[in-house]
Amino acid sequence: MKAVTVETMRKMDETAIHTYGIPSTVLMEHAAMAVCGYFLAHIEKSKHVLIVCGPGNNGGDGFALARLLVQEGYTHVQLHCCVDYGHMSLDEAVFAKVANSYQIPCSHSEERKDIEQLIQDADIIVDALFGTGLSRTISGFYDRLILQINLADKMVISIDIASGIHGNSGQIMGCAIQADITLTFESYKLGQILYPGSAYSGKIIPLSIQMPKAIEQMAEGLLVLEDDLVKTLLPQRSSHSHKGTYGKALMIGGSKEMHGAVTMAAKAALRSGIGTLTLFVPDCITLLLASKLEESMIIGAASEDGFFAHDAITALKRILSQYDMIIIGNGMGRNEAGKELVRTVLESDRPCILDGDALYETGKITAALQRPYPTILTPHVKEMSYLSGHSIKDIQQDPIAVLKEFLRKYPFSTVALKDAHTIIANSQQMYLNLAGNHALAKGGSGDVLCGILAGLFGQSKDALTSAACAVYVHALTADLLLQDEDANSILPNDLIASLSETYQILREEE
Ligand SMILES: NC(=O)C1=CN([C@@H]2O[C@H](COP(=O)(O)OP(=O)(O)OC[C@H]3O[C@@H](n4cnc5c(N)ncnc54)[C@H](O)[C@@H]3O)[C@@H](O)[C@H]2O)[C@@H](O)CC1
Ligand SMILES: [K+]
Repeated sequence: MKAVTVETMRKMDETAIHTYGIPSTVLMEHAAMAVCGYFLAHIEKSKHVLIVCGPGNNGGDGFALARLLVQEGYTHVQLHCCVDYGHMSLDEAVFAKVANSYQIPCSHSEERKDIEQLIQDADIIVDALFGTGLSRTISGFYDRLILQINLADKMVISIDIASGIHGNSGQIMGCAIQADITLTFESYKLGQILYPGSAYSGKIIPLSIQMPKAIEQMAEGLLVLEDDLVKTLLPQRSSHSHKGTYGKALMIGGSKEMHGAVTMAAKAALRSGIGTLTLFVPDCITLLLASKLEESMIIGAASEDGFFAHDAITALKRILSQYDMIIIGNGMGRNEAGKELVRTVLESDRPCILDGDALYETGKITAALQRPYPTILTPHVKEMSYLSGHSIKDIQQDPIAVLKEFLRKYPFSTVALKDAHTIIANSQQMYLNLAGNHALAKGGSGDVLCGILAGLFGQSKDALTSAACAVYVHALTADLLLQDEDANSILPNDLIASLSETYQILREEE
């Protein structure tokens, strides 16, 4: 499954219609059948269903659905559409006439009180106002209608995309339906994944409309991470292997006040298959870490006021080449010595993972990112703004453009741009993670992700797939925990303790 732009979706539709010869009304019928299938599985036939239809093919889906619901025995189906046949798209007019021949009631009123009555009478409202064809700001009648629907406390199911969301940017075009569920066709639309569109979409459920499989495979878009895909990307362990096979990692970080961050990153790396792990930490926390981590080696480097001191740089330069990957940043704090440690790593030829405070320091020395060696960065939006020079607002509005620009500048980098929906990208490809939940919105959860990434990269040596898998494993672990525990109480250490279960699930054969 992919997440695509509106233009790509349109091309997919056109290919199905013109190259494969599938009539557009057949696609519309398939779309309506898929939505009807959702109704049959989840919504009782006695419920009052109000379907509001706009002037385009999204409205056509609504009319086609009305007929199918009635056919399936739904007893209270009501349509609303205030455009006449002459102002409908051709396919919508086809299905509107069919619905009419079935004598399904259809209101055409634009009166506020009539609409109020229709909404009040409904248990479920189906939003078939606008889909991927929304092209301008919503105003007038549709603006009022959307407001009335949003103010009513009814379950709202949007067809394809919540009306009012721009299908590419996720921006709200004046106003938008606040959906509980979006039943989207064939591919996710980027706008429903990006904020604020994501906040209006409710639960997004992709449905197939039986397009030829090759069309989606060829389409340009972000690959959505799912169990089946991640199973194919996870590094495999071999029975003929030894600890050297799975990476000799050096993890640089920690400070007097943030020793937990590096501890959790280390534990997560150890539970994610790293061959050997050595910690390089300020010497004031060596004993503390030694009491918490038995499986890793620990090197204490010069410290001052609880952070790395300048002499740590020489110590790092002496040992760096002994390791085949470096992780830097977790709980390191921000000071001059930290920045020089980051520079030392970036100026070396070792593959590296930059996290936490190392990302902030890298923002001051971005030229060093031009290194021709694998460099994985795991910024959240604010850290991405240090790295890219773009504002947080710009990044949120168009994270894909910002990532593309960044990766053009630093083509050996791989970025996991952390957000509710994380994007993982290198200069060739992008993955999108939709798994995970708000239990992850806690201090320390990023350190766990970094550790998982270190463990997987140590095994696969492939920056993009290890970053994609790490993000998914981290998110899926949180989802599995949420089945039995409350989000308030799920801690980063619980994620680490549950990693084994997640890996087991992802290794299961179908
Ligand atoms: N093309 C296809 O093959 C398929 C399309 N399908 C449906 O068709 C949708 C796309 O259909 P369309 O391209 O017709 O687009 P829409 O149904 O989203 O709407 C386009 C219509 O709305 C008008 N419009 C745009 N912005 C407006 C605004 N702010 N205020 C008032 N009117 C506005 C346009 O002038 C046009 O008449 C998809 O989202 C999906 O639901 C599905 O039936 C599956 C197959
Ligand atoms: K819609």
